[in-house]
Amino acid sequence: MTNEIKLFTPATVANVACGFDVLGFCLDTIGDEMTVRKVDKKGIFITKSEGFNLPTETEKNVAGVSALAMYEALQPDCGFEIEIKKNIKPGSGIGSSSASAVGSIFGMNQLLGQPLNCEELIAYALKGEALASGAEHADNLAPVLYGGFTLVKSCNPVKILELPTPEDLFAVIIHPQIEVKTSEARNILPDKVPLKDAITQWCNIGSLVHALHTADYDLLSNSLTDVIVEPHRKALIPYFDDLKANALQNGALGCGISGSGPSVFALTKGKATAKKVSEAFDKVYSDSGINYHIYVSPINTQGIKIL
Ligand SMILES: Nc1ncnc2c1ncn2[C@@H]1O[C@H](COP(=O)(O)OP(=O)(O)O)[C@@H](O)[C@H]1O
Ligand SMILES: N[C@@H](CCOP(=O)(O)O)C(=O)O
Repeated sequence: MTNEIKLFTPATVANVACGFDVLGFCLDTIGDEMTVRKVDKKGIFITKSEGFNLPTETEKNVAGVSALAMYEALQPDCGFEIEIKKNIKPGSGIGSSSASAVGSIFGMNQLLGQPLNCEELIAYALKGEALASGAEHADNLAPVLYGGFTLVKSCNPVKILELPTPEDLFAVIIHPQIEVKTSEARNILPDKVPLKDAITQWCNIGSLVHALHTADYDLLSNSLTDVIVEPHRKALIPYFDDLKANALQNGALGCGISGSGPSVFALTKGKATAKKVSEAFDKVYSDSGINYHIYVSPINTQGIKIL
């Protein structure tokens, strides 16, 4: 059996407008690379972290925290080294933390002969995600592992539903190079929600799930609205209203905050419209002095990949 595994750990879009903490989908064109290695010395060791200045102490890196939770539960007679090559900027809103939280334990599970199923793995990944965001939510973890669209039915016990991905769907992401910590973006949210907003939101999430099952792009477009979280968080994102208006004017099915921001996502039917929307995003930021990246990506239906 091999002692080393190399992985592509993809970025994700959590929440998908109306599905705060429950919905997410997986991106294809951006992600980190990780190597997980079985070693004789017992313990979890982060031996390399490239790309961004992240801690290599096991307890301070989400990859280490999720790995440690799994390691302590399984107590294998070996240790693991973890190398992380980060392409997803921390605090991006496209699942920088979740890519690492899932990557380490997916790799360990493979090297141990796959003793755990996906939902069991998510239970350990939640421990890593909690280090970054201060809360256990799996909406950005599940798409890394399963690919496509996922719905988190519950975190305790972990229950994940895989949703279908309509064939022509593309995502466009604009990522202003500022950091919004998920923990901070959660702290600004209210504890209570007006009933009329709750009704709108659960109508939207129900119809969005139906739209994915029936590949109904009009219904999908009609459901991609967030009346609960976006009004509070959009202030963290420069020119959010302009980005959204431009995306919708140029044919996007919907547009909203990706994860906890600052990235903004749009979904489109087809690649040509995705290109138009990426140009529309570009127009908003091009003279603003803000550094940014734009990604056009098909929905990644496979999720994490062994390289
Ligand atoms: N392996 C890691 N990958 C990304 N962020 C990490 C990692 N380990 C610790 N962190 C910390 O987690 C925070 C980033 O997570 P978060 O705010 O959720 O960003 P994102 O929305 O991009 O996932 C930062 O404070 C970062 O230092
Ligand atoms: N539901 C969470 C999702 C955070 O996703 P991330 O990609 O920003 O880590 C939230 O919105 O707080």
